[in-house]
Amino acid sequence: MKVSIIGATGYGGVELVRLLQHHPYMRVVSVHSSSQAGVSLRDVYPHMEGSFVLRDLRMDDIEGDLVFLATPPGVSSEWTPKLLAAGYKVIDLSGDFRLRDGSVYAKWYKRQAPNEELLKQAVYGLTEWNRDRIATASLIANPGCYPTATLLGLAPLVIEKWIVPHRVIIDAKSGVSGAGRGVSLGVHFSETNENVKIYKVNTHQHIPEIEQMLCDWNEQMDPVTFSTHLIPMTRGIMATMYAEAARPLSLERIIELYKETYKHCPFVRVREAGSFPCTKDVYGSNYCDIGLAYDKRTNRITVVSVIDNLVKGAAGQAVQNANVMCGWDEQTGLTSMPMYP
Ligand SMILES: NC(=O)C1=CN([C@@H]2O[C@H](COP(=O)(O)OP(=O)(O)OC[C@H]3O[C@@H](n4cnc5c(N)ncnc54)[C@H](OP(=O)(O)O)[C@@H]3O)[C@@H](O)[C@H]2O)C=CC1
Ligand SMILES: CC(=O)N[C@@H](CCC(=O)OP(=O)(O)O)C(=O)O
Repeated sequence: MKVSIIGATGYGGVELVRLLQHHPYMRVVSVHSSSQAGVSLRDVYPHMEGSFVLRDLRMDDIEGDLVFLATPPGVSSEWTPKLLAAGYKVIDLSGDFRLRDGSVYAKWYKRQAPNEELLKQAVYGLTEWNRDRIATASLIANPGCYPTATLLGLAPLVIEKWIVPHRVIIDAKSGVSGAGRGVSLGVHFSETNENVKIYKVNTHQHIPEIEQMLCDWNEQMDPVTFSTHLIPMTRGIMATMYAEAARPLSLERIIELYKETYKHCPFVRVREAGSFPCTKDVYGSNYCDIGLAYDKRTNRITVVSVIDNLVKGAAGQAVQNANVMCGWDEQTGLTSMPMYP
């Protein structure tokens, strides 16, 4: 399978190049940039192997069978119709096609919604929960980094209705690479080092994405409280979630439910009682590690879910989805262990 990457100079794009370097069935044949065409990718990222020269962003210059769009919202919705019409399969890393209702997209992303037909056509690429539809899709809306950690963490409890459907709280923290390679005041060293910042309080664009999937699983789910924090590290997301049990439970039963639910999901690892994951446990890998606690005094369940935002939260899940689309084992090319420390 020959693939192209648009936005290869960004963090998501270059992570795709890294992961696909050792993929046995996918070969990157063209990498594209809207601002640095003609430049070698090694001049942008000297650590890269290979002899990729960035190509212009023109339909005639794109090659292969499948295109990864690692581009900002708005850019993806502009390119996707042209790519689909030309017969490419498309996996979009941006938020453009994740929300089925265009008016919800317009409200939260504060930009014009993509074409309604494409919103209907796009398949939400949370691989573990959508394999059948991904397998036959032409357009994948790869999930956001925070929603991936959050939804994998909450799914068993929501689907089995083991929690009351209101007052779910999601407290999430991200490393700075989640904001991409572009520089801005909020992400430079003296603003982020030795600092923790809450941002986009009750206005984060991932809120409707999380709620859409939770309501698909259980239509009684209420809006969630979702808070995001920028913390002084490069990669990683930790989402800590608090929900009230619908009836008295035990930690052993909750862990059993998670293990059973994810027994055929090689990238989701559930911890034993008393063990909680940290972001280094998944650094550089496609794993989502989940730890669980239950407090009898409050009847509350705590779920801790960690991912690498650039791998399971972006490029890794995109490759996992491409594997499913092509009928290969979903782990193909993604089996490298996390880096520690
Ligand atoms: N970083 C993360 O952890 C995650 C990111 N995402 C999403 O993935 C997408 C890529 O993110 P990320 O790699 O972090 O972002 P970056 O800012 O690092 O990279 C985005 C790339 O898009 C290209 N680009 C910018 N403007 C245009 C344009 N007008 N036309 C074509 N290409 C353009 C740029 O390349 P050039 O100037 O060379 O064209 C740039 O390198 C975004 O939609 C982001 O929201 C999703 C999950 C996690
Ligand atoms: C740390 C940081 O700034 N993270 C970004 C994640 C952006 C992202 O992935 O955006 P889409 O999923 O909407 O494409 C944020 O919170 O907006």
